Amino acid sequence: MNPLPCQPCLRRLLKLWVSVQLKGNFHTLRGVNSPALKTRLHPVIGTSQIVRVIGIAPGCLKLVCRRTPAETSRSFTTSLTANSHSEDTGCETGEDFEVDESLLGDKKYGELYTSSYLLPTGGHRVFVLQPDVKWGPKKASLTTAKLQLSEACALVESLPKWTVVEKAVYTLKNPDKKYLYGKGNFAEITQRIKRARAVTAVFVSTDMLSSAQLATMQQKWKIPVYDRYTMVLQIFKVRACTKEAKLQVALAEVPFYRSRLRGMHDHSLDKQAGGLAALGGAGHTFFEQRQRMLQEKELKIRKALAEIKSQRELLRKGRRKLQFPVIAVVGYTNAGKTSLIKAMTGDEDMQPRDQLFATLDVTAHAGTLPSLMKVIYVDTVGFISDIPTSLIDAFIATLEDVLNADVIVHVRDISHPDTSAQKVNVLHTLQELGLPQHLLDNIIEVCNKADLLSSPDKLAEEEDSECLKISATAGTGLQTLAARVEETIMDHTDRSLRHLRIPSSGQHLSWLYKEATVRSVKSHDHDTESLLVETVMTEAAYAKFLRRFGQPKNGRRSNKNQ
Ligand SMILES: Nc1nc2c(ncn2[C@@H]2O[C@H](COP(=O)(O)OP(=O)(O)OP(=O)(O)O)[C@@H](O)[C@H]2O)c(=O)[nH]1
Ligand SMILES: [Mg+2]
Repeated sequence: MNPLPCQPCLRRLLKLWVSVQLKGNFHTLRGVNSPALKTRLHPVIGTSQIVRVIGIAPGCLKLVCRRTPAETSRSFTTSLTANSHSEDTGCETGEDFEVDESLLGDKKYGELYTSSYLLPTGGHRVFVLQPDVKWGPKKASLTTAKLQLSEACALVESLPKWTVVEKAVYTLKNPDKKYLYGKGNFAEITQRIKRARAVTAVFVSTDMLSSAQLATMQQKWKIPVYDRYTMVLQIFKVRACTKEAKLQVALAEVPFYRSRLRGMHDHSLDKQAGGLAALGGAGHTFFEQRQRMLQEKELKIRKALAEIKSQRELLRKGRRKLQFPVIAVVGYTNAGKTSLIKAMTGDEDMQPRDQLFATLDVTAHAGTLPSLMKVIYVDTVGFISDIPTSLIDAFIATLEDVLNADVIVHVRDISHPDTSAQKVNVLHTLQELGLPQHLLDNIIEVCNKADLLSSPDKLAEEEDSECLKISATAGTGLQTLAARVEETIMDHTDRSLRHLRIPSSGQHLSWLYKEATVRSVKSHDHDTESLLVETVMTEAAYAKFLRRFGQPKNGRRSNKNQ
């Protein structure tokens, strides 16, 4: 059997070649198992058969290979990143699925908006407008307008070639107005936009503008206007790597197109026949047709996602069969989730970044706890405040791994000035997602980036909380965390620690190594024919053991992770 590809090695070997190919014709790579491709990949994947090339994006190539011809169901996915490419998408190892490519494109819907609106090639010079809503249901969850504004700027700047040229905070009393602001403020904002240097877009940092507000603002300012929904959508569009994430982005786009369609409809009704003629359609038929098309697209995407869901369920069942406890790592975007998993597993292939929404694909990573228990860490999409739930809804499928986890680790960025509000937002989102109560009650909260804390006040403030202070990058507090995770697994799953006395000859020990976690093996002080084994096993595994070998001399059980 050939070894699994070593990622750094694969990267080194293919860096140049892949980046050259990616700049050329991507489709040449689709000749899977072509002699050229196989020759290039041979140093790393040996004679493994390439089942298919599933993802080719700038800077990223994903393959599914089989290690032996007989291995039909356990194909693996690997990705590599050509770091030399300027627009590195940051794909990571993950499970990917075949889907109908036509669902991922939006050409058909281009007429609903200029194609340069979503992902303009030249980027944007952005005026960031932060409404400061002081009261009412739309009051943002971050504590101060200044912090909200800095998060809004970070959102803009996390897009390639997008820069913030000017920013402003304006108090907003009634967000439902036609122009969002009253006449006086609106005129002042318009002046500021005009005066700012070569502004090409405005980002109004509110969850979602109504189609009427958007239309009137764009008419006045004559440049594209984005809200948090469309901004986050842009970021997701840039970062989505796997087909599943792309499908979810496509699904998240549907409400966007629907609202644009509604806006066009209302606008054309205002202008009567002239507006409709300009759209080249025959009155209502045009809108009905487009609405139908959108509905069909939505149905197809949902169907494709449902198929992926059942494939994911199979993978999950596989994991469950292997009895590996699953630890879902959740938290606000940029809190350090990926860094933590990287530190806990030593997976050099993971790529934490100082970026909002660096991770968009849910990925699973194997790790080992102090008792040698094998576990799976699931890296997830980060949360953010003030985005419409329809955008979160689109990503619920990826978060199903969270709902099915054994333990949840909530990573907080303790160095962030708004860490408490971020915590509230994450817990609220988890509740909205329908996380079962037993998981909500046993969340392990970690305060990451403790190395950045300088103020003793801050330390004192968090001192008496349950929060475990760690630094994923400096590696501090990780052993305590691993012990806490293990304890939670033992307390809240049906795993327990057992002390077994088994014969030193026979199949017992090798069976235990295969089906359970063996913590220690000692020879018995007075009986040379026996071994004393400390093992962590599920009830099901213990029942299997009993069926196969009968009652051991000593089956002492202890729920404590001693
Ligand atoms: N100083 C310091 N920086 C950290 C620590 N943990 C993570 N970081 C940095 O924080 C940034 C974000 O880290 P990620 O691990 O990508 O964060 P994430 O939560 O996975 O982010 P998303 O995937 O975008 O939601 C990176 O630049 C990390 O190097 C830490 O303990 N200390
Ligand atoms: Mg991440």
